[in-house]
Amino acid sequence: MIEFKSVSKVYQQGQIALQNINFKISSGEFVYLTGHSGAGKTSLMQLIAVIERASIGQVLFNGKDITDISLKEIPYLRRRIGMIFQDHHLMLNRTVAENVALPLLIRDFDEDEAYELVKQTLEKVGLQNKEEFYPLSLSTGEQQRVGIARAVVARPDVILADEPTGNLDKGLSQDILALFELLNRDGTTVVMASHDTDLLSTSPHRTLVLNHGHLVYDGEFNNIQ
Ligand SMILES: Nc1ncnc2c1ncn2[C@@H]1O[C@H](COP(=O)(O)OP(=O)(O)OP(=O)(O)O)[C@@H](O)[C@H]1O
Repeated sequence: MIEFKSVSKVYQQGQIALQNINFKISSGEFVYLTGHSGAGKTSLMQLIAVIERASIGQVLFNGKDITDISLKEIPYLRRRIGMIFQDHHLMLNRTVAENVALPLLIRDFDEDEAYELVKQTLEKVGLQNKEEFYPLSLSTGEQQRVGIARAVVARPDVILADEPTGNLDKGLSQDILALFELLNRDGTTVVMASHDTDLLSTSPHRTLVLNHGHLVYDGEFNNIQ
């Protein structure tokens, strides 16, 4: 479902973020992306969501070459992707339910259908009783789960999670990881960038390791030297 063919990314100021990256992720996989700060993890994710474009090579999504897709096509691609970041950017003057409903309302979902999906998704992330709460009255872990609910409410094919547990303690990080695994069991492909190898070791999956923009490992987490 995601394929990089000899992809390099050089930013305008000359910083080389990715060099000759090749890999394939199949539908339904759970893949970790790890490596030191500045290794290129965020850049790689941004190429999948076409937040940035590859300088060389090709990026394929569901078999389609998205390297040079037009600006008009980008919203259709992003509908297939649920993006989760360390900072979830919730709208503080909107309730939990309103925050989660936002991607559906933008897409002109019928209000009843949207409400049903919001309800189901909040149940899945364990926030069924918090629909009418405002983000600031929730704990950090709960806020992150609202961000996850918002990213997955429209049933994306793939979750791109960039350091989703970056500011959470160990227990909460494990809860978030368990939640991704639950979504993955329902068929959603998950790509999760993290440098927290202690966390990843608790639940090993295929792992891509970046080092100064090079893909230096692609295999089982437990076999990383
Ligand atoms: N918008 C940008 N403009 C210029 N250079 C950038 C930009 N984004 C990233 N870089 C550079 O590209 C390289 C890879 O950065 P990237 O953010 O992808 O790494 P990362 O592995 O996600 O790091 P971290 O774990 O610290 O978030 C770094 O040298 C960074 O300075």
